[in-house]
Amino acid sequence: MSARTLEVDTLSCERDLRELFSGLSFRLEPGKVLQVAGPNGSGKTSLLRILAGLLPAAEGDVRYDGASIFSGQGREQWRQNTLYIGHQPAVKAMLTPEENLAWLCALKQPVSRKAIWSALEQVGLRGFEDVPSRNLSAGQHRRVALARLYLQPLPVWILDEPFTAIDKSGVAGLEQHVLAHADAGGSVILTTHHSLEHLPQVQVLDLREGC
Ligand SMILES: Nc1ncnc2c1ncn2[C@@H]1O[C@H](COP(=O)(O)OP(=O)(O)OP(=O)(O)O)[C@@H](O)[C@H]1O
Repeated sequence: MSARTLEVDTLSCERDLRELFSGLSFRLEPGKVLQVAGPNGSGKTSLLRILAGLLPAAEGDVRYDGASIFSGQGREQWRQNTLYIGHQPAVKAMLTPEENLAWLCALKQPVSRKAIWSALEQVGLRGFEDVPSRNLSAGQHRRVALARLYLQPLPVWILDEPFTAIDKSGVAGLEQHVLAHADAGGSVILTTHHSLEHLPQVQVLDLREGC
């Protein structure tokens, strides 16, 4: 379950011919949590989407365990090792939380109904397993997406604004879960505008300053 070293090497990102960042380099060792910070529009989501393989980099490379995540075996290994939860919860309104999690997880590895119910309980959704997700609140939608953190034991988590719409006790529980994941040797890269009260050792990458 332990992650391997991630190396971001002189990475640049452009959107609509506008440079968001360039020459971005940093390392993330196993067991570490990295918070990507910066003002609105500075490129936090874009960086996470590059890492998730959803957006091409303009220049530079990213290596996981020494292999580029942009091609060949390295890309496949990275895909198998990462869990990306984007800014939008990706929860389908017509499906129940259980159905949503079943298909979201099946993209990597199928999980049992029992495991899904247990994960939903962990995120405070006991009793909502089989209601249509369109009947859930914004915070409950987010909780369905975040239940994957309790279901898929992948070493690297990439989380874009995971605490949006989550109440205070929910945020505290999720921070503890992130901490436990890091303590077990996992790595976490996240963006958030919240202050992380339970993650004292978090590394911060400020996109205003580069790294
Ligand atoms: N699909 C897109 N096409 C073109 N430009 C985009 C697209 N998505 C975002 N951008 C632009 O890229 C820039 C960075 O956006 P990004 O979402 O990465 O910033 P962010 O730091 O995550 O912002 P926020 O804190 O508001 O979430 C913004 O100026 C935005 O307008």
